[in-house]
Amino acid sequence: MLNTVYRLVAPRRFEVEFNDIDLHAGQIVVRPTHLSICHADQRYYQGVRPAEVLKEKLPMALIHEGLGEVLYDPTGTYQCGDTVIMIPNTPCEKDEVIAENYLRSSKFRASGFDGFMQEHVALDIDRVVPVDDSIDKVIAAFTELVSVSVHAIRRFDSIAHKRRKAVGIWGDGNLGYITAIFFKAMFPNTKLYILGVDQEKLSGFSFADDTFSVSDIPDDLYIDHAFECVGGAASQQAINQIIDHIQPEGTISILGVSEYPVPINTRMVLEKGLRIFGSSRSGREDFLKTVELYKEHPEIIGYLRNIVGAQVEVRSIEDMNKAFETDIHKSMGKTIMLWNK
Ligand SMILES: NC(=O)C1=CN([C@@H]2O[C@H](COP(=O)(O)OP(=O)(O)OC[C@H]3O[C@@H](n4cnc5c(N)ncnc54)[C@H](OP(=O)(O)O)[C@@H]3O)[C@@H](O)[C@H]2O)C=CC1
Ligand SMILES: O=C(CO)[C@H](O)[C@H](O)COP(=O)(O)O
Ligand SMILES: [Zn+2]
Repeated sequence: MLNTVYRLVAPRRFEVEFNDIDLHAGQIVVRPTHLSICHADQRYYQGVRPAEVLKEKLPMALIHEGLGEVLYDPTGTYQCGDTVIMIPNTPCEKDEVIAENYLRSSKFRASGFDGFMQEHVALDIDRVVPVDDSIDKVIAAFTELVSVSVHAIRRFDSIAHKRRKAVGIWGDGNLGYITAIFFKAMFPNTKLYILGVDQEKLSGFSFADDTFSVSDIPDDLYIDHAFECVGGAASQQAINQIIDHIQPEGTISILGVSEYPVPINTRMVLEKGLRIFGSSRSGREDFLKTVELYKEHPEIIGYLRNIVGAQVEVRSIEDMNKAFETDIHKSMGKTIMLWNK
């Protein structure tokens, strides 16, 4: 089946290309309808990754957060028109120790493997999960980002020691907000503190036990464990503040993406015997757990609605640029492309 792919060929430049979808390959074919822009997409769109990386990755269709309608399913699992969330991580092997999103052999949409900015997307049947039509599609569109938080919290639960009186999340943006919502739902008896830079954003964390500006953290604030949801150059300050305010033997989950190595106070990491682990992306199990949590905690959908930002109808390449430029200038929230309109 002839398919249209919209690839980023250079920073800020999308071009139409065509490929063929083999309807006898046993894959499900999805028609994307709601796509959500991630920081990672912006790093390619703005060309802020190193030149050699851009050379290696582009041309490439962007976007790895999205949902769509089933167009064709040779397996008979779904009906035509069913709404499914698309899973960007695409493993080619299984490992009993290493999770699918950490296998170096896995491909990841919009990171060297065409993302969802296509007329249709062909996926293996286990690369989609069903989502109830009762969940607003502009919210379900960024379930991948939510699944990253759920994945990190699940790993925290298996790695961190059992004392969980107080946890700190650094980062008052989308990832910090989503991680905070799900952490509070999964660990309601733990004191949850949010540390960020913008008072207006911090005021949105009404469900947290307290919020602090990173420029004014009380000296006597101590946490048992922490999540870093900042990334970029700012993650150095965030991680080192965590090291200062975490109790010995605490666990630090690092989620922020920084292009260059980040200097951290390793002497104190040793003195406090800290556990530091990285979390990146997510796997099918995390998507299934996320959709399950949507159902178990319907109030979460209400909170997630707070970070739905601009919704941009996309009918042309010009609209694609408009969506990305709008996202760059947003104050906060997720920019959603209403796709295949
Ligand atoms: N591990 C993974 O799989 C994933 C990682 N990410 C990464 O996570 C990071 C955050 O993503 P996202 O939430 O979407 O980005 P946002 O920009 O929405 O959030 C980052 C927030 O951190 C704030 N901030 C800046 N400096 C500090 C500081 N020193 N301490 C605390 N907060 C600070 C920023 O404020 P301000 O804007 O005012 O600077 C901003 O509000 C990015 O690097 C992104 O690439 C995203 C998705 C998945
Ligand atoms: O956003 C993410 C997952 O949701 C990851 O940070 C992103 O996939 C990293 O990819 P790249 O190495 O291409 O920046
Ligand atoms: Zn992402």
